[in-house]
Amino acid sequence: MVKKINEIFYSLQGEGRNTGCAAVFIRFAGCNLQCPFCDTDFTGYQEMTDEQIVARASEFPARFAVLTGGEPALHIDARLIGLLHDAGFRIAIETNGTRTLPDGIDWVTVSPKVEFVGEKAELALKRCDELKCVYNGQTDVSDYGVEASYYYLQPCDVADEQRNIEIRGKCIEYILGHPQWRLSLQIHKICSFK
Ligand SMILES: C[S@@+](CC[C@H](N)C(=O)[O-])C[C@H]1O[C@@H](n2cnc3c(N)ncnc32)[C@H](O)[C@@H]1O
Ligand SMILES: Nc1nc2[nH]cc(C(=O)O)c2c(=O)[nH]1
Ligand code: SF4
Ligand SMILES: [Mg+2]
Repeated sequence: MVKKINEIFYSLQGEGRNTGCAAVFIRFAGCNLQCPFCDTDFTGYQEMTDEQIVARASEFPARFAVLTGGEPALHIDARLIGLLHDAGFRIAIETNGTRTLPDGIDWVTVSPKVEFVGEKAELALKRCDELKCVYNGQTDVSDYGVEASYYYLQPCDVADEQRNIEIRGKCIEYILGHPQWRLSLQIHKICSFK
């Protein structure tokens, strides 16, 4: 089945536990949510077959793929996961957690959006490798009862440097008081790479 691909690019994972790992990012178009702070334009797309996606991803040196979007869970299926594995990829996904996933994904990052957009963001996933919550200065943070190996807070980028510094500071304070959480900075923004 053809898939709507916004972009495929090669960079370092800038967020979460795999920060710093070279990765091929496969960004799917479209999302079921409209988060007010979303930092991504995922609207444009070209249609690609699974084989075309894997061939393009394989042009880069790393065999680590990050499925993202938009919301990749709206698009992916067992066939694409199988073909990426056959080509030697370890597969990670960035998802808002509202949809179930095909089996076999090697690293699942869930970033819940319930407190930002309400019940349409209710979680279908209750277990993952890392839970990565966007932190906007809120006084309390929920883990939504999700079981994860790692719990990250990622300061919300509000595209205003002064406000971003304030939010980052509050996030650090929060983690100092709630040490089950770790800090995820978006290093691609700090270091100005994609
Ligand atoms: C663009 S989303 C795409 C994947 C999926 N739709 C999701 O929300 O997890 C990728 C990651 O960026 C995070 N994100 C989006 N906008 C952000 C912002 N303004 N500041 C910090 N993180 C942000 C999301 O929470 C998610 O962890
Ligand atoms: N370098 C880099 N790392 C990322 N990790 C997750 C991203 C995303 O947009 O999902 C992202 C991104 O856009 N760039
Ligand atoms: S769920 Fe993800 S891609 Fe969709 S609007 Fe929210 S942050 Fe953006
Ligand atoms: Mg991004």
